[in-house]
Amino acid sequence: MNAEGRGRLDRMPQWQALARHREELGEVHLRELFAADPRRGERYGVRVGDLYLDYSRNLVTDETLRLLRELAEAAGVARLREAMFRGERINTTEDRAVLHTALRAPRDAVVEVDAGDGEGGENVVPAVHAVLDRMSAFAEAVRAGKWAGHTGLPIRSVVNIGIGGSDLGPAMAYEALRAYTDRELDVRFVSNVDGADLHEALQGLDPARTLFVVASKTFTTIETITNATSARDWLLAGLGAGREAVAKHFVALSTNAEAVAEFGIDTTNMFEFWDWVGGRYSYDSAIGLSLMIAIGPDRFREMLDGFRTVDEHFRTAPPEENAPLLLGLLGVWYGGFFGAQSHAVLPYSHYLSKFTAYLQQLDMESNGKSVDRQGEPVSWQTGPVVWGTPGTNGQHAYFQLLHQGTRLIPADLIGFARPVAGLEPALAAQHDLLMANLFAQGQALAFGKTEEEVRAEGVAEEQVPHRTFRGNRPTTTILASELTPSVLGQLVALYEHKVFVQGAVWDIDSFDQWGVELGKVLAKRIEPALTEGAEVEGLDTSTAALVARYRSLRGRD
Ligand SMILES: O=P(O)(O)OC[C@H]1O[C@H](O)[C@H](O)[C@@H](O)[C@@H]1O
Repeated sequence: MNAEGRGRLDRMPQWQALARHREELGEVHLRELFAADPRRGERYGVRVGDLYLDYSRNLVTDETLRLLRELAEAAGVARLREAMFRGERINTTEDRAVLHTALRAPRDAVVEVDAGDGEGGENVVPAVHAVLDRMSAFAEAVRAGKWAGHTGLPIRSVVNIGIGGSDLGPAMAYEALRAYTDRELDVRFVSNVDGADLHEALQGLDPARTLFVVASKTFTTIETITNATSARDWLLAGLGAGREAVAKHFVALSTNAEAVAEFGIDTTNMFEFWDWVGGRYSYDSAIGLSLMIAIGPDRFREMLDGFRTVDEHFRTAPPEENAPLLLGLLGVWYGGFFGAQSHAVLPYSHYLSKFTAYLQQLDMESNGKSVDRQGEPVSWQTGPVVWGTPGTNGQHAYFQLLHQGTRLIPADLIGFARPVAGLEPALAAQHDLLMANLFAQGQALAFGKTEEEVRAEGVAEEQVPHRTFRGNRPTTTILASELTPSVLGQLVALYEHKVFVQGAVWDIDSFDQWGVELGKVLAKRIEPALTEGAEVEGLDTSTAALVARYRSLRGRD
């Protein structure tokens, strides 16, 4: 038994019941499941906010769903969910609360964070709104051209410098909400320590009119600090000014005031957040400042309302209608009992071109773990490889494998009833064709095309196997009215809580990320070997040979 009062997943009777059920189901085909229940398409649907989820094309029956819900109950998903919302320190390996849901709590809400001293915690909501208000005032000033740079000219370009959670969220949402952005403002994102990233981002920018937003929870991330230092050099050289110019051109988004001050950014130009916000859960905190400058505070708050709609649903909807619970359990089912290694997220929206990349961090950094909360190795699959690109592009690239390959790859198809507002009528008219593709793909993946159907088309016998589609490839369709700020918030919160549910069932800590540390430490050790030819103790022969070859190619040896 662990702290949640549950046993190991693989020994739970509910898990074993699912294993038996999986055997009984055998190779059942979605064609049979649909034939057996003429109402399946409507019955297997759930609504949350403006989102409608059709999960009928999953390899599940009423019995499967019942057993999965029983597993969730026995695994203590609801208990852990309450502990999260209540501010308990459920991130045990870092001894932190997990309170990103407080970032979208209404002004009058009370959310107390567990201070870890056994005393009642502090209500974090006033601080959340104080920062949101400061961000709003700053964003308005920049948008209105009232925030002047060192030479008195108004800011017209914003460069967000951050990586991981300090980049992917705001960059994804900026793309997603392009239609809502102020087109007069040029907003760019730099993340990679490859100098080419900053080099390209600075092209055509006027230092006198450029604002750098340095986003880093820890303010120690080497990529971000390196890029921010280079950006500062570029700014000061361009302006021909001294350090005093930094104040008007640099703001920081961080939890670490000391490091911000040390970098030379005035902490009055720092927007704060807290250690109970994980990096990959942070874009609705101060980390969203560049986005807020682009779309304006009102739209940003609409987005937060969207998040909150799904938070409330997740907390209160009964298990049968609980969308994040359902999505999470479907993934548990495929990973645990079908050996599915990956999960495709395929948004039929050009604006969601960075959505899957964002979800990669959210999902894979959260649930890419192989020991349980007690530190024992798991014997069950945890987080899948998450991948995908917008439809219809993927159809002309890798969908061949989805349709006829040997692997089972569950996929989410995400689409919108209306095109984004503001498209020229002729371009908006293309929307039906886009959505026809989404619906067609879900249909083809589920039902395929039988040999008989292929033969009936007069196809030569030797061609029949090549043209047959086995089908039975599961998809969940998420259909929303339109990609608005609120709907984006709803979508992100849906996936946040899906990831939570899976981590809870798998009994892993979804909120730490120790797996990224080793590479960082080694890179720091190896760098002097590249630059100065320094001896690095204990280098393996492969790395040593590569380092030597690198130095010789650079003409350093
Ligand atoms: O915001 P920062 O402290 O700069 O961290 C940026 C990113 O780097 C780390 O390596 C973590 O793996 C991420 O979770 C984090 O989002």
